[in-house]
Amino acid sequence: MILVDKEKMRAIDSYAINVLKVPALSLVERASLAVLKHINLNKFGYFAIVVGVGNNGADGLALARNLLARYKDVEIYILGDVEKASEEFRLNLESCQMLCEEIFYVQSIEDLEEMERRLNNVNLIVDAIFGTGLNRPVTGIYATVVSIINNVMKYKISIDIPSGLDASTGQDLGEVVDSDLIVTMQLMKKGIYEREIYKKKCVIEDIGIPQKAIDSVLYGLVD
Ligand SMILES: NC(=O)C1=CN([C@@H]2O[C@H](COP(=O)(O)OP(=O)(O)OC[C@H]3O[C@@H](n4cnc5c(N)ncnc54)[C@H](O)[C@@H]3O)[C@@H](O)[C@H]2O)[C@@H](O)CC1
Ligand SMILES: [K+]
Repeated sequence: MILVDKEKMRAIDSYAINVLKVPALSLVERASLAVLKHINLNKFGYFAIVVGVGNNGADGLALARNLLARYKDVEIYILGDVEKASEEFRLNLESCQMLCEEIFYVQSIEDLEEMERRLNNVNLIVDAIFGTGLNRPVTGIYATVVSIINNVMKYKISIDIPSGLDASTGQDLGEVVDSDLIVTMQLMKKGIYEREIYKKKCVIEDIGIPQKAIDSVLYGLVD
């Protein structure tokens, strides 16, 4: 099995997008559908999607949109400054705003208290806070939200990486989301594989990154 660290995965993403011209939005969409296929929609009908403002968050918003498209009940919790959001995040947020009334920008203590209260009513929580972009310890409101998510007994799915885990070293950069399922994109991450507690609940999904991107970055194979 191929194992990649954060840097290698980000280089492969970048090669696919910038050299092989695979649209980033397509990868985000494929990532969202890769998670959707693991959700039993007969069993789960009320979702909380917790997003950061990067492309892990974009994956989460694309999933929210696909759930809303089927009239599922979705609440979206946004952490971080939307002004700093990625393009793919912004585009998916625009559509979610047309489909969803329950979008919460979590900034204050009161917001956290309301989030904690509301999470008791959903039946599935999606962790789309951080993926391969996590580059420092999780602190402040992010750390509080991870704790809130971990303290509520609900089925949890992490997109790509359980937020708080360093995808290269397997180190906990603060409290890590204790998800029931991790859906990692395209290649197994070293940091997940080396921690049995994460490896055993992780599935790998192909999101359409060309093998040529993987071979070029990992083995230097160029035309
Ligand atoms: N275009 C792409 O690169 C693709 C990315 N994908 C998804 O996007 C993720 C990578 O996205 P990004 O590179 O935007 O990064 P993330 O979405 O993982 O992180 C979001 C942002 O959080 C900030 N951050 C990092 N550590 C933090 C901390 N401790 N506290 C507060 N903020 C912190 C960083 O500025 C980072 O840009 C992947 O894990 C995957 O889920 C996939 O959709 C495939 C395509
Ligand atoms: K995540």
